[in-house]
Amino acid sequence: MTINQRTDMTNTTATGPLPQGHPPVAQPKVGVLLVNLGTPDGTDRASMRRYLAEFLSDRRVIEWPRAVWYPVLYGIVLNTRPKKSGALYDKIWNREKDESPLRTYTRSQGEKLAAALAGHDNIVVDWAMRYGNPSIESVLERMTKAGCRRIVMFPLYPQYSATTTATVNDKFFEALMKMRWQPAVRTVPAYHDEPVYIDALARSIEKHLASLDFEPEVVIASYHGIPQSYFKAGDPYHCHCQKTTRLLRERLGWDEKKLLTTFQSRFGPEEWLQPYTDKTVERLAKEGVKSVAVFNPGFVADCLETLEEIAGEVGETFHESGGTNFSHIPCLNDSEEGMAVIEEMVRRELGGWA
Ligand SMILES: C=CC1=C(C)c2cc3[nH]c(cc4nc(cc5[nH]c(cc1n2)c(C)c5CCC(=O)O)C(CCC(=O)O)=C4C)c(C)c3C=C
Ligand SMILES: [Fe+2]
Ligand SMILES: [Fe+2]
Repeated sequence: MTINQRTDMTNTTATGPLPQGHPPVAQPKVGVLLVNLGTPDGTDRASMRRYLAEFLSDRRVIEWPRAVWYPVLYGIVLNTRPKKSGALYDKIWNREKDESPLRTYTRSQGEKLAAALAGHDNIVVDWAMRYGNPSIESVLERMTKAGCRRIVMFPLYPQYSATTTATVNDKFFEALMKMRWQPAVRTVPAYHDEPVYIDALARSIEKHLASLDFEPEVVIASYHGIPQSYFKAGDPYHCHCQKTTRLLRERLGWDEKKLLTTFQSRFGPEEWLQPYTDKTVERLAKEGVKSVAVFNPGFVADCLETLEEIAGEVGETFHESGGTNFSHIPCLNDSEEGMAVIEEMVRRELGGWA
């Protein structure tokens, strides 16, 4: 769906009426395109396979040589994972809208941003996914047809990684490569240390903790992992995550024992960034920690990795290892705090354009 889209055409140019047979020209507008990771269209095997095939064929995500990776991907992963992952998506699926929570939240973020920018009548806000639907290419086409001659594209990842931010940028520029009349573009950078983001996280954590009937002894900032080898090759993601947690500690007045950094969602046999979230929670419970809260600063919206893996599996691990109270703190999603971050980052990049 396109938000705030106005397709009104003009029949004049700066020098007068359009000549006979001239292609229609839309009123010039500024587009804002929010892009998140992506999600399957359904939890059935075919939808899951299509989604995982696109995701896991991305060279930014799996850097192994294709001659080594494709036999594993097509011979093993795509024959086993679609069923397994489909069952996990089933647990968190938004049945009312028949879509994953990630898509529901991304749409809502787009709608709320459009409402916040409604004072500018030449701004079009839309949203897309790096993998699956709606694709970046299809939305970009719709935006340029609506007259967007300038586009701010926002990869929705607070911490930069080649596996996320860069691949969104790649896909966006790949779509631009096919266009005869390209818009001028800007991309929103990572914002892991922006005061508005740190403050939003702090406020949402404080709000959530105030609603609990226990006080966690330890709070864990759990980020999606990446392979260690990508970090060693120069991906700044690990440093961005560490900085977010440090700034948050300072903002909340907590020490290093109260707020930990961990990494979740390992995939494949390689070593990933450590410490791992599941192992940390297990260790804490075994050491006698009874109450823990976990939040996911690197995820702009709740999704499989936060709702199923953390709120579900990691919570179970904590209880099975002897813990008593476990709480998952929701992502910023489309909350007031979350929208304040998205809006400020977008307004900054719109400078001089709107
Ligand atoms: C080598 C594989 C993967 C890397 C590297 C990776 C990095 C990475 N991913 C996110 C955010 C999300 N990942 C999500 C799902 C997901 N991730 C991988 C693999 C890698 N991710 C897979 C195979 C999946 C699919 C689910 C599954 O089968 O387990 C999601 C959730 C999408 C949803 O619809 O809910 C998000 C979000 C980040 C931030 C990141 C690196 C920094
Ligand atoms: Fe992932
Ligand atoms: Fe680092």
